[in-house]
Amino acid sequence: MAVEPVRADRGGRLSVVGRDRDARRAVAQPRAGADDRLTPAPSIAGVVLAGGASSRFGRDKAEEMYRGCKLIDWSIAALTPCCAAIYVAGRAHDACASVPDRPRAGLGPLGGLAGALTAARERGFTRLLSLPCDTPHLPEGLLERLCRSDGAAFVRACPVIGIWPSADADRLADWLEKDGPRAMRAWADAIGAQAVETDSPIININRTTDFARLAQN
Ligand SMILES: Nc1nc2c(ncn2[C@@H]2O[C@H](COP(=O)(O)OP(=O)(O)OP(=O)(O)O)[C@@H](O)[C@H]2O)c(=O)[nH]1
Repeated sequence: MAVEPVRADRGGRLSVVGRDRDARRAVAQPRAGADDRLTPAPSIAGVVLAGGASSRFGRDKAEEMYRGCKLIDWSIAALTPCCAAIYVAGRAHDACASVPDRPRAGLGPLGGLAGALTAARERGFTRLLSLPCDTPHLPEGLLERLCRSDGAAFVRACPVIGIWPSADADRLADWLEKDGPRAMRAWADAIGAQAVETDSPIININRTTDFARLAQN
């Protein structure tokens, strides 16, 4: 029987139960000092943007196993300590609610963000923390810093990682409907989001060879 790497308990909290004990330990580790740890903020939801074509990777990278867990489940595990609910945009997932892209599929990560912002707003979450499905290791404390920022903020080195006001859901869907730029950075600039710097690099798995870069870090 297949092992489910991420499971939700009755309260909707997720835990990683993959086969690789190191991987379980890695995702269970607090990403900042004990005093910096967050309990999930009731106002913040999370989304894993996971609807891309993986054309450089050559097969569906979100489902790729890395140290006993699917790549997408590393992102879900990273969001879990900070978020009161977690959505997956662009695919179905056993443990998380799936949300459709807005205004339609195929517009890139911003379409997933617009869909998830809409779902978050409808459930009363004021902000949405976004991650791609391909960054299994994040700099320590990065998501906590985003959660502590005011309003909108994004990671300069990887703008798919950010925190966004759900009140902008319709504005973003309109922007995409009217053929606005589809780059996350363009949207971040349009709404005056604060750029957050990182000390260590963020490694995206875009190609199968990128796993070797993770091993070096
Ligand atoms: N929901 C949603 N997510 C997307 C979409 N396009 C890309 N993403 C996600 O956004 C993140 C960054 O995208 P890329 O790294 O370019 O991923 P990709 O488009 O699958 O990869 P390439 O085809 O190689 O460019 C990844 O987590 C993707 O899964 C989309 O149209 N909808």
